[in-house]
Amino acid sequence: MSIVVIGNFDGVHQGHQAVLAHAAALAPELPLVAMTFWPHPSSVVAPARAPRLLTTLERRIDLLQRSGADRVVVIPFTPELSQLSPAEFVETWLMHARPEHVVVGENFRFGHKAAGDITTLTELGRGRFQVSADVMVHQGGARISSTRTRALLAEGDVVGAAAQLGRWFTYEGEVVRGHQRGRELGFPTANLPVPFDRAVPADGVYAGFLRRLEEPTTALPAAISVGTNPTFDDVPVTTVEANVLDRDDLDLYDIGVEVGFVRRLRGNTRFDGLDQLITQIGKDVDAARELVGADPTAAALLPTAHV
Ligand SMILES: Cc1cc2nc3c(=O)[nH]c(=O)nc-3n(C[C@H](O)[C@H](O)[C@H](O)COP(=O)(O)O)c2cc1C
Ligand SMILES: Nc1ncnc2c1ncn2[C@@H]1O[C@H](COP(=O)(O)OP(=O)(O)O)[C@@H](O)[C@H]1O
Repeated sequence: MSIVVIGNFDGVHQGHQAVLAHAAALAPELPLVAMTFWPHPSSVVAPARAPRLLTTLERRIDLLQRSGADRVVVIPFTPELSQLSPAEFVETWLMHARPEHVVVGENFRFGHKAAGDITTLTELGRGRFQVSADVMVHQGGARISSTRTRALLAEGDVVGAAAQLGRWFTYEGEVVRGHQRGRELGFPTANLPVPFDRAVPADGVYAGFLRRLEEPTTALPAAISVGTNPTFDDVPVTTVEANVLDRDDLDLYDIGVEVGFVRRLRGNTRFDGLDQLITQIGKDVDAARELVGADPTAAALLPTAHV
């Protein structure tokens, strides 16, 4: 038998973490199974409304495990899966985990055309498993949600996003080669292109950190630019570029890294000349050093969540 939680869990924010904690506490002796959908259901049933995701699937699995899941089941969200009725979904997927108890968020919907809700799930479980709906975790009157976290990021409010997530928002990927201009400007930057389906903070300049995925305990302080480098007539692809402060000895090409966003410094602007850009980046680097130079992931910088 097991305890099962089901959801998209994009971002594994504090609301999701509360659902997992509640589920784990119901029967600490039973394994906790987290079932999650990939890709995001909207990208299959309503691609135009598909959200930009807060993490990769790998990171989601990792965060679910850190939040208490003993096993993560990734349900491939295919057009066929979207056709399953609530009852078929329960028989095809849920019963495999041999649930004794299923915990979902209070707004949980499932099955073809989102026909199933908590009442449906409770009826389908009668005599087999119990169902609990967790109330939404709130913060300062607003619900903690993946949608709200994405909206805060879109405003550049990385502190607000961190308060939702309970950790810094980070963007991860593999460092690619850019135009090799950064080193000429005196500020080499590790470049991460951003595909259309991934969330990043609004275009602008941020103080934060860079971590190699291979070496997760070392966070190097960084000044970060998000945008399309408006000073140059590049093909406008949004890129996250991180200059690790006061280092010129790094080789990060083709390496998996995550870039964390701690404070927004300013918007991204088009400068008329390179000198102006260089002067401004110098000021950004000074501001970043002041904010995150000593310890970029210091607990004192992380907003305390009032949940
Ligand atoms: C802290 C920081 C702030 C930046 N601000 C701007 C900016 O306001 N406008 C802009 O066009 N580019 C800005 N950039 C991006 C530079 O244009 C970019 O890093 C440079 O062109 C190097 O590109 P490359 O990595 O492709 O060689 C900034 C970069 C950093 C590290
Ligand atoms: N302090 C640093 N911060 C970021 N990258 C650095 C740093 N020092 C050296 N590098 C290396 O230099 C590369 C960036 O140099 P840059 O001239 O901006 O080239 P590119 O245009 O290819 O990004 C990074 O990908 C990394 O391998």
